[in-house]
Amino acid sequence: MRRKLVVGNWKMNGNRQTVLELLGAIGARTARPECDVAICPPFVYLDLCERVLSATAVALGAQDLSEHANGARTGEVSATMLADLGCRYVLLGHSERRTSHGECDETVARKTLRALAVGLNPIVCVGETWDERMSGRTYDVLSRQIRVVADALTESEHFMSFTVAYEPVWAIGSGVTATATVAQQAHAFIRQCLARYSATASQRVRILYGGSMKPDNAPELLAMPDIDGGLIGGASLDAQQFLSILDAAAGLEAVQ
Ligand SMILES: O=C(CO)COP(=O)(O)O
Repeated sequence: MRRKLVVGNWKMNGNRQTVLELLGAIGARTARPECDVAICPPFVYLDLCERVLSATAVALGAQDLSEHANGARTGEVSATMLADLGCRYVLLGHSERRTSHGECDETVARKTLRALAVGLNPIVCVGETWDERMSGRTYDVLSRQIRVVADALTESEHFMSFTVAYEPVWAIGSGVTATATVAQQAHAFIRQCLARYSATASQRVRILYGGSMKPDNAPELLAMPDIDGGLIGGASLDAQQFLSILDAAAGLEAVQ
């Protein structure tokens, strides 16, 4: 049985005050969560978040890392630095980075190895655009995105030690969510892709859904057999909404 994982991706939002307000509300309600919880604030607030969250069960994650180890890389943040700051997770290959920073599958694979080398749990984001879906290429895109990362790990001691987030690009920030059936089909397909490497390991890998997940659609999505949690953007900036999604993941009635 895979334990559910709910991750808030704050993207490039917030300031010191809103960060502290959000952490106060989330930390207070997640003393003994029934599922794993993490938040991924902007780099500059990681340290602030770590100070507050170290007393709670909420884990810390970053939104990206450098594919390089260290050195003359102005503006970049290394995997070692993230581990040093107390991060447990890191988002990799988010579609916003693939689109606006030209990240390809090979870059995502290299970053995944960097993360694993320092003990971070990479959350590798995959997903098709609307055009790709409409032209019947969804499964080609997903299998390629998964294959490049999984191939890079086959020879490594960290074989299949990652989390996948299925984030259909057309559902991100659009208010349009994949139906639970469409999302489940994609998740089951991703698990099949992983099973080509190891059927046993594929059953262990958590596959999160991301893309306009909100309190009203979370229960149905999270009830699907291959949806092991959520990667939440907009709704993670609202403590009530984020907590309601946590409640759905924990199988509890939403507490208002
Ligand atoms: O990109 C996402 C999480 O990484 C999803 O964002 P939204 O929940 O705002 O659609």
